[in-house]
Amino acid sequence: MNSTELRMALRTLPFLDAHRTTPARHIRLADDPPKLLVWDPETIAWMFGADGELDHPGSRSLLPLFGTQSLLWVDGPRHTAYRTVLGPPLRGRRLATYAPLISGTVHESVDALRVGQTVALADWTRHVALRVIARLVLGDLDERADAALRDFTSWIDDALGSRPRTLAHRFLRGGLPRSGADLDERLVTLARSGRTRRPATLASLLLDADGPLADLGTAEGDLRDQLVSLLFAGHETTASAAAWTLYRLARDEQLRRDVLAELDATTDETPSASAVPLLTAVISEALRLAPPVTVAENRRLRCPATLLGRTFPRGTTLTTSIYLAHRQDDGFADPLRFDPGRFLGRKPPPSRYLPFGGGTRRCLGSQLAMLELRIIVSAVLRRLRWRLVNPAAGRLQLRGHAMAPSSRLRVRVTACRA
Ligand code: HEM
Repeated sequence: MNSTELRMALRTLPFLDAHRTTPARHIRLADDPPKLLVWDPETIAWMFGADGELDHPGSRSLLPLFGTQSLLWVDGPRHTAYRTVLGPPLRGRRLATYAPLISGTVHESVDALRVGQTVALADWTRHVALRVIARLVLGDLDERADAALRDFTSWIDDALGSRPRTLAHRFLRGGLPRSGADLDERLVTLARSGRTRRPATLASLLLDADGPLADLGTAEGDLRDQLVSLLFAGHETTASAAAWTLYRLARDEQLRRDVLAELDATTDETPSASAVPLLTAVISEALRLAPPVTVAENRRLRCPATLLGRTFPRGTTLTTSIYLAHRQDDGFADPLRFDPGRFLGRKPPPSRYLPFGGGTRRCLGSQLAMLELRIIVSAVLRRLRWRLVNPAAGRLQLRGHAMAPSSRLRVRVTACRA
């Protein structure tokens, strides 16, 4: 790692903010082979269009956590097979069959809150989102599952819960810690025991002996890598977005009332985006200013390409900065201002607004995430009143690669509405 990469790793957000208006819209992080952080819209559009011809080397820091077989970075036929198996249930009508399960899980957590209680907002949304994805991946949550999820949370907190600790793992202890064999085994056992549930668990689809993955021969270690990847990617991200959206709504009383008025016009507890355009715009704007995933997966050139005004050799790595793409003056007027109105009746191009990435690696859970976010935010707004205890703690900060509010940011429940 050279000094530029080190500066970026140690002081990521100040480093990125200092480059926000750089006309070149990319930073050269390393030379041989070249490694670029890019937020130039033309280059992003090219990358997503050419994605099938690019390689996708995994994140150096996250690889030890989720394993070499993780669907987050495996390429070729195996990647295609994962998307064939997991894509359809996570969108459209099949996703709708999971809506009651998601809504039930969210309402359980909202109903457990008591007037007078103070909660750490980001920890609470992580708890809710982990239970949702665990039900989808593993099935019903009994005591054994709850215990495994607690250990999963402790492991992720140890790896990513504090920036200094994460950096200490990466630079002093040889990398982020892998989960223990005991937790891995318990997750695999839970995945196997939830195979008969309806609607089918995501794990049961991975294990389907007649599915496309069976032909490729899935080893036991593969299943562990997919389980921890899905549990992680499916909850840290959505939880961050939920926390930022709820934070914004708690800060702006008029906006909260407007969203609530919109919600009062529907009784649906799992509203579609078209039924709640303002709520969807608030979520979209939260995803713009605080994208839970600040960089897309790495892309690597398989042959030389002319980009950004010069030719780069085979082996060049391109990493898209979602954070900086979302903060460009020519993409978003007054880009640092929180303004959901910019998403009402308008849709920015995917090369400028890409919270879920793009191309062949576009987030598999984007529709699930948006549905879940609408359910979480509407459940909280409809059932509770809460106020921020310490709004100043809502500063942007990183938890691993994710942009999540600090655990110090707290809300106090002041009343229940229904
Ligand atoms: C607000 C919530 C979420 C955000 C912002 C988000 C963002 C992203 C981003 C930026 C990528 C990389 C895309 C690229 O490199 O082009 C990604 C990949 C992925 N996400 Fe999400 N994600 C969210 C929720 C979820 C959920 C709920 C799931 C659950 C299934 C999920 C599963 C995945 C998977 C499996 C990939 C890898 C896709 C592949 O490589 O083919 N994500 N996500």
